[in-house]
Amino acid sequence: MNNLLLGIDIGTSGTKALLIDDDGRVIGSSTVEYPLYTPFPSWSEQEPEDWWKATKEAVVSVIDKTGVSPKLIKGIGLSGQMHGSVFLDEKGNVIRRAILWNDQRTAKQCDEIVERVGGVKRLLDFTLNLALTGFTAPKILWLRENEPENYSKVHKVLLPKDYIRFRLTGEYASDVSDSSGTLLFDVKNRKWSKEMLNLLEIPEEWMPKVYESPEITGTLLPSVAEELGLPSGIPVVGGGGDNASQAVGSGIVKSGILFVSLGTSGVIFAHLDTPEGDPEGRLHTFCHAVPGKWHTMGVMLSAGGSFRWFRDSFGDVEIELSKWTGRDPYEFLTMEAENVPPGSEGLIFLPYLTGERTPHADPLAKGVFAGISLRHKKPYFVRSVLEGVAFGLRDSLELMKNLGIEMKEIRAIAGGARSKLWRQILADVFNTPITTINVTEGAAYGAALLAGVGVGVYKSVEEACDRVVKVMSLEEPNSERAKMYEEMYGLYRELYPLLKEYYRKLSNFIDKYYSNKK
Ligand SMILES: Nc1ncnc2c1ncn2[C@@H]1O[C@H](COP(=O)(O)OP(=O)(O)O)[C@@H](O)[C@H]1O
Ligand SMILES: O=C(CO)[C@@H](O)[C@H](O)COP(=O)(O)O
Repeated sequence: MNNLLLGIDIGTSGTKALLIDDDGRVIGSSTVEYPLYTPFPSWSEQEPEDWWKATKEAVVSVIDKTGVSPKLIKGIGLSGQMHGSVFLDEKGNVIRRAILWNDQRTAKQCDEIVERVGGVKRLLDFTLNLALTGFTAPKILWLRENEPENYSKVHKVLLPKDYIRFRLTGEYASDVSDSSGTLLFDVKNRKWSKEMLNLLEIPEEWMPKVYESPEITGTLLPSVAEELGLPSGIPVVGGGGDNASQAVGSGIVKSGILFVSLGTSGVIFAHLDTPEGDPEGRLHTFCHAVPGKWHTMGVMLSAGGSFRWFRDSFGDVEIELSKWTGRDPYEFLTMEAENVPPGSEGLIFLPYLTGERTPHADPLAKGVFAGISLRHKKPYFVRSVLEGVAFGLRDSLELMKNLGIEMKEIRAIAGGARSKLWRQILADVFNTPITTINVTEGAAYGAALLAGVGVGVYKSVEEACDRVVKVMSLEEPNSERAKMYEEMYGLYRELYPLLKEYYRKLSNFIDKYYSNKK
């Protein structure tokens, strides 16, 4: 057998370990899930120890399942949910649960950052990005203000996948793509921003050493190797934030091809040759996992997450059916929605279940079904969720169009891309062809390719993608439906401004009666 590469993705729902060979063939994968904690409304936390346990379990299980010889594994690549803060003490122990990318507690700290930095323009000059509640820097300020005892113990701040790197290799290291989402990174020059760290009074020593994504950051510790049944000394490369890694895994390493991701979050992602993204920061501009390149992306917080919420809240019958048939409950839900007329007879869903990032940057926004009538039975609500998410993603696409970003093809990736109906809705709402690719393993696959570049299996990230990523299916837009959706998108766009002030009042009400938050 050929050399093998191991990709590990620390996702929000679980950790995936994936083995590929040097021709990019998937040998096997294993996913282990873990809980997400919401101790107060709008908070979102996970236990880093759960990620570590899941990583070990997933790696052991994929080796077991595939029966491969661990000696063939030549490199390990890491990817993970971005922005989350893992606070470590002097001994490398976790101080408190990690605060995640979709946590909304830091609105006050975001305002404080803008003030300390001297306005939005300077913040954009330093980081190319806005202060958003999900990013890492406001979480550090939140800890300082709300949990001073924990803050006083902090020695290092790591991103989720970098905590796993620390456990695997003993190294404090990160990569440029993931570090870009901290708001402490000089994205243009690919290094920590001394200005930001000084202005926010965060010690630079707290930050890990930063590498380009394919660079080797350390090697597997002998004790860990023994526990996992792997040879010690396997190189671990920088890897990337899950979006940059997914981009590598789906061939988005040059201009003209974008991806739309339907994971828990929803993302529209485009490659950039230069760090010239959205001058107003409504789209993020981050370093790419391709050395010397950048990318821009719009992120909605609850894309697949909205559908999962619907399944978990109203999908009892479908969940039961799936137990009997072995089929996915989402398949039953989408099957019912296929018979609903496009546009769900005017039922519009605002997918802001956990607030929204692009384009509103509003942690207080909430989900809405607008236009319910007696005719709207459950399948209408399913379709409306799929359509509402597509409209939310179209907002990011419009921002990219306005920046003149070339879009010849949009590749659908992540869990929701399994649904042909959802892909067709995207094609119609975007009025652009939507393709799928041969590999559906997403970020873990990209991380494995980055490992391959790092250990010399591939000459470059571009060469790896050319060799392994192939287009599989194509959904063309239907002109009549596209016309109807164009009009409906206009109606969708009208809703948020109508509700913006209301969301503030609602938030005060929720704080008063249902929240115990600090
Ligand atoms: N068969 C399916 N049809 C439609 N949507 C699906 C299907 N399977 C999964 N999904 C969607 O994909 C999401 C999970 O995607 P995934 O890429 O695993 O997300 P993450 O790693 O961000 O949690 C689910 O929340 C759901 O919305
Ligand atoms: O916040 C972002 C990107 O800026 C999210 O994309 C997270 O990185 C996690 O997303 P999932 O892959 O878990 O949906």
